[in-house]
Amino acid sequence: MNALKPADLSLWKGRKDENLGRPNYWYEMVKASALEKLKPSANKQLAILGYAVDEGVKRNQGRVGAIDGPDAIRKMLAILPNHFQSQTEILDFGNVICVDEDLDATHSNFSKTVSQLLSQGVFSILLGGGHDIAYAHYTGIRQFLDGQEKSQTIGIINLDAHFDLRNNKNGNTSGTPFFQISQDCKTKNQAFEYCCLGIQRSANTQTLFNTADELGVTYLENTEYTIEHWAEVKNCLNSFLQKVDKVYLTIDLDGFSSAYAPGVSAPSPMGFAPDIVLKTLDVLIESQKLISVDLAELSPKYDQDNATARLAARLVHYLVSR
Ligand SMILES: N=CN[C@@H](CCC(=O)O)C(=O)O
Ligand SMILES: [Mn+2]
Ligand SMILES: [Mn+2]
Repeated sequence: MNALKPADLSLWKGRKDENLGRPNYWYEMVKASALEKLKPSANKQLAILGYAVDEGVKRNQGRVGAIDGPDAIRKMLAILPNHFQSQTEILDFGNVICVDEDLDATHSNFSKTVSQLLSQGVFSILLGGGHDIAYAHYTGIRQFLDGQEKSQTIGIINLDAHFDLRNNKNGNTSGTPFFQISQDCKTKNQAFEYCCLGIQRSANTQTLFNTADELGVTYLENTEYTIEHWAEVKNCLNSFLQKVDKVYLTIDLDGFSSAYAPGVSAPSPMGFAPDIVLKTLDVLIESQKLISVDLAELSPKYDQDNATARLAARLVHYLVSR
């Protein structure tokens, strides 16, 4: 079976407004694409690639459902208004899927696609899927950067309730991606630069806090990652950004309070609010270091009125329309 499911354009639909010579909504701008079809264009190109996989969540003893995350986000992206400043093509590359429960092969496949998309110069928004997407995504960025002349460091910014630094001695799961990255960095003698915002003491064991300290992880707990503490958050972000050449942003939707994001594998009653995330995005956009972005852990069967999928889509809109 092919591990890439081509784009399903039936997901991209919305209301029909008066034609004013410019697309009103995202669904009117979407084209199904594939790496071999990608051509340089005078227009801005935005790539959407799904990671329709919850094998990592299953292995992490979580509640499954994130396999349906990418398509649920697409449906909410479809109805966004077009506020792009210049002519933009939205290219849907379909979903990477997990065949025969082989998560490692899925990750390799996904990394290769990410690296190829970056080589083509398109900005990618990757939609999960379990948070093991982060290992595959980071590895793809690394592969791309390793092919460049100048060596470049990647800073990972993870907005999450969890460190996801579980030891992978019993296999790779949605709870191990950043531990895996740390080990790869060690092997390759590269810096492991990981900043995790929104960590919840009630959702991470002492062992995870110890691992974070041993690995030199920068983190702010949910009690500090609030708009009231913006000065400290901004300082934390700026010091981290200074150390790195490129930033990979990963948003685990379970970092948000379940009031905003009920539809996730592991909900967080005491998570953060959208206001602090938007301020964070402003700093990342201004840094001009952002190389690639993903959103993870949407589990549509637990969502309410598409609130979580809609939140994910609006975060994407905020990021790319400016
Ligand atoms: N990617 C999620 N990781 C969390 C899940 C916690 C949970 O299922 O409650 C973790 O392993 O800590
Ligand atoms: Mn999480
Ligand atoms: Mn996570």
